[in-house]
Amino acid sequence: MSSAKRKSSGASSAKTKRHLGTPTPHTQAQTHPAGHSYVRSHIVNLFEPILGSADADLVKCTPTFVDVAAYEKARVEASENVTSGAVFATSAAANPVQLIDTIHFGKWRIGTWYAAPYPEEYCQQQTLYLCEFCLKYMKSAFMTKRHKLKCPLTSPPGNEIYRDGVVSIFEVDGKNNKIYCQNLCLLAKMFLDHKTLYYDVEPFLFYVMTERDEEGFHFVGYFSKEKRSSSNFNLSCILTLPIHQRKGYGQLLIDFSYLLSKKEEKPGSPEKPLSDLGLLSYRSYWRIAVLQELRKMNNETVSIEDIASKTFMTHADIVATLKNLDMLVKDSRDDYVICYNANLVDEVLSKYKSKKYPTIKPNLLRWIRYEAPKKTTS
Ligand SMILES: CC(=O)SCCNC(=O)CCNC(=O)[C@H](O)C(C)(C)COP(=O)(O)OP(=O)(O)OC[C@H]1O[C@@H](n2cnc3c(N)ncnc32)[C@H](O)[C@@H]1OP(=O)(O)O
Repeated sequence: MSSAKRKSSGASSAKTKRHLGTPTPHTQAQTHPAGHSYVRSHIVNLFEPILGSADADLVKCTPTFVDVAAYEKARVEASENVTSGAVFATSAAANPVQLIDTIHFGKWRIGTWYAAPYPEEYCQQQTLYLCEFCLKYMKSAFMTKRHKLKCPLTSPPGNEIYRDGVVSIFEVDGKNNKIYCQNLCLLAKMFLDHKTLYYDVEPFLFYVMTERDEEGFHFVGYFSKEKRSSSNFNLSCILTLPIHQRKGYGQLLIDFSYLLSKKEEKPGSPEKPLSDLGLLSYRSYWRIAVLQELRKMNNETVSIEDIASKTFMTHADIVATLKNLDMLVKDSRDDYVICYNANLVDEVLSKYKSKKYPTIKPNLLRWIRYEAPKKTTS
C-alpha cells in the first residue's frame, strides 16, 4: 500500500470526525489483532464516555490496509467487468433466496411455509426472531432479549373490542399503526402462498385475536378487512399461527367477521382466491352456519333469502354450501328447492358441538363502525 493511500485513509477519518464536531483527529499506525497494520483514529474517544473503553474500542471494526487493498482490487475488477459488458445481476442477487426456515415467536419455534419479502439481510438468516407483541423482526436471540427490555407493548396496539375469558380481539388501524401492520403482513406471508399485501396497509383494519395471561395478550391469529370494500368483502386475509391451528380459532375469526357484517347490515364474503386451507375452513364454517339456521327454522318453509338475512352470508356462498351438502334439488316443476333430512342435520350439528370450539358471543362486542375522517375543505 502506498503512503499516498495511507494518507487518504487518515484524511477520510478526519472528515468523519469533523462532521461529528469533534476536535482535529490524530492518526497513528497500530497493529490489528490479525497482525496487519492499520490507521487508528481517535474517533473511539467519542464513544468511550458512553460505552466504556472495552466496548468503545473500534479496533476490530477498523479496516486494515490489507482490507483496503482487497476492496480496491475488487473494485477495479468490478469496474473492468462493467466496461467489458459482463452481466452481474444474477437472478439470485436480484431476487435473494429466502433462507428463513424457522421463526422464534415468544416461547415458540415455528417452521415457516413460504418465503416472505423481509429486507434482504434478514432473508439470509435461517432463523428470524420476532417480538410476539410488536412483531418487530430481529436477527438474534440477544437482540430479542434487549428488545424485550424496552418494548412498550404487551398487547396489539389497538382497541380491545371483544373479550371472552382469555380470548380478546383488538381492532388495529393500518393508518395509525403502520409498522405493526406491515410486520403482521410479513408474518402472515410466511404461512400464505398468494398474499401480496405487505406495505400498503393504510386502507385496512386488522382484527387481532389474542390469548391473555399474566405476561400479556399473546398473538393467536388475525384477519384484515378493507375499510371500504367495493366488492363487499368482509375479510381480506386470515391467519391462525400454526401453533394454534385446528382449535377452532379460524372459525372464531370467520364468525367474528360475519358479526361485523351484521353490525354493518351488509352481507359479506371473503376476498378470493382462497388458499386450500382457507377454502376448507370457510366450507366448514358455511356448512355449520347454514345447518344451524335450517335447524332453527324447524321444518318451516325456508328460502335462501331467509338464510342470508340471518347469517349475512352472500346468496352465492349459501347456494354453493347447499350444493356441497346435496341439499339443493330440482322439484317436479324444475325449480330448485332446499331439501334436507332433519336427523342428518342434527347429527352433523351435535358432532360439531362435541368439539367444544369457542364461539363468538355477540353481546361481548364493544365496537363502533369505522367512519373515514371527513375531508376538510380549505
Ligand atoms: C381469504 C383468505 O385469507 S384465504 C387464506 C387463508 N389463510 C391461510 O391459508 C393461512 C394459513 N392457514 C391458516 O392460517 C389456517 O389454516 C386457517 C386460518 C385457514 C384456519 O385456521 P384454524 O384455526 O386451523 O381453523 P379451525 O381450527 O377453525 O378449523 C376449522 C376447520 O377447517 C378445516 N381445516 C382447517 N385446517 C385444516 C387442515 N389442515 N386440514 C383439513 N381440514 C382443515 C377443518 O374442517 C377444521 O375443522 P376441524 O378441525 O374440526 O376438522
